[in-house]
Amino acid sequence: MSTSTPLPSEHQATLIDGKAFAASMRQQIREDVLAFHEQHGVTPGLAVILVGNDPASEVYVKNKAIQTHHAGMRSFMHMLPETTSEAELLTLIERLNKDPEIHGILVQLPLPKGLDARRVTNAILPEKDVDGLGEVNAGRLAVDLPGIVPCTPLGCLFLLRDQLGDMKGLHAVVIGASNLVGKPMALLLLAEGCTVSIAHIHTRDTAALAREADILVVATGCRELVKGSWIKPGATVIDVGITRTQTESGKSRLVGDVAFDEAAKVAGRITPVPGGVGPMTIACLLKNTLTAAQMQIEGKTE
Ligand SMILES: NC(=O)C1=CN([C@@H]2O[C@H](COP(=O)(O)OP(=O)(O)OC[C@H]3O[C@@H](n4cnc5c(N)ncnc54)[C@H](OP(=O)(O)O)[C@@H]3O)[C@@H](O)[C@H]2O)C=CC1
Ligand SMILES: Nc1nc(=O)c2c([nH]1)NC[C@@H]1CN(c3ccc(C(=O)N[C@@H](CCC(=O)O)C(=O)O)cc3)C=[N+]21
Ligand SMILES: [Mg+2]
Repeated sequence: MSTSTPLPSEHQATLIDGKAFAASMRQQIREDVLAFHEQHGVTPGLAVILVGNDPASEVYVKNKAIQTHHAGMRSFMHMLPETTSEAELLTLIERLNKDPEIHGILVQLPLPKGLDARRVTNAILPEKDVDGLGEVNAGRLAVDLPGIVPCTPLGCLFLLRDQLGDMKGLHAVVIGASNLVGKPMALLLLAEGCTVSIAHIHTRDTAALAREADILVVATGCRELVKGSWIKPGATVIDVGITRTQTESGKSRLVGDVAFDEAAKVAGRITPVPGGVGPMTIACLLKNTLTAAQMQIEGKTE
């Protein structure tokens, strides 16, 4: 797997094709949704709430709706104005919690100023919390109980299992410690048997720590933070970061948290941006929605 011998200058890392992996996941989910419908007469339903009109979020939320339909599920979009009060948002969540046609609820983050993301996320019933961000699901992950796992780290885990199989004893370094990505990612890798380090804004020498990683997951939102020189030869690199930038010709382009071209000369395997983790996040959201519906209808797992 990872070696410390220098690589030949023409070395090029294997591309981890998240887009293709996600497409095959969605196909399987579609089949499972149809089987579930046949058995119970129920179509899984996902409610997505977007507060305010951030154009990037709007595109992303619409993408989710389209893919939800393709997977044979129902999607309910709630686009609320920037001026929505916390009380109004909580009232909507209460209504969706009680609605038997809704099996999953997601509130797009970040929320506009004045809305407390923690209070809002916790208002979602744990069995409908398909983002896995509420205290019940987050706590379950921390103590190794079954629950709903956040979509992005779950997607990264599926890619890593597919690429590496058994990860026991590998050193995994996660850069970024958010509740959405970094922290749950570190817990999942720990559960796989990795030795896990977490770097964040106060870490003294993140580059030196990264160079020790057999598995490097980067989720900071700092574009091209990780240089080729930060990567151990042969390591597996998962780039979660997404920054939207303009090219000189004025076109919009996505850039990751890893300087891709130089990293690909050193890493053994690497995810691209776009086409890596992003599509996996949506596929895992669909998977979590189906699982939530199965748990609510079949009453299994607890
Ligand atoms: N592909 C996908 O599906 C998804 C992509 N994303 C993307 O991933 C990135 C991270 O998202 P998210 O976790 O929500 O972001 P947050 O801003 O919530 O968290 C970023 C984390 O990285 C840390 N950090 C920031 N800069 C540095 C640095 N220079 N060195 C080390 N650590 C640093 C922060 O530390 P501190 O808090 O101490 O400042 C924090 O722990 C973003 O680009 C986002 O767009 C997010 C979700 C899904
Ligand atoms: N409650 C909540 N849950 C989230 O999971 C959540 C969130 N809020 N807020 C924002 C971040 C970001 N995020 C992305 C998911 C998919 C792509 C995605 O599909 N990316 C494609 C490209 C998309 C494009 O071209 O714009 C790719 O990387 O190939 C991107 C970003 C989920 N997030
Ligand atoms: Mg998520």
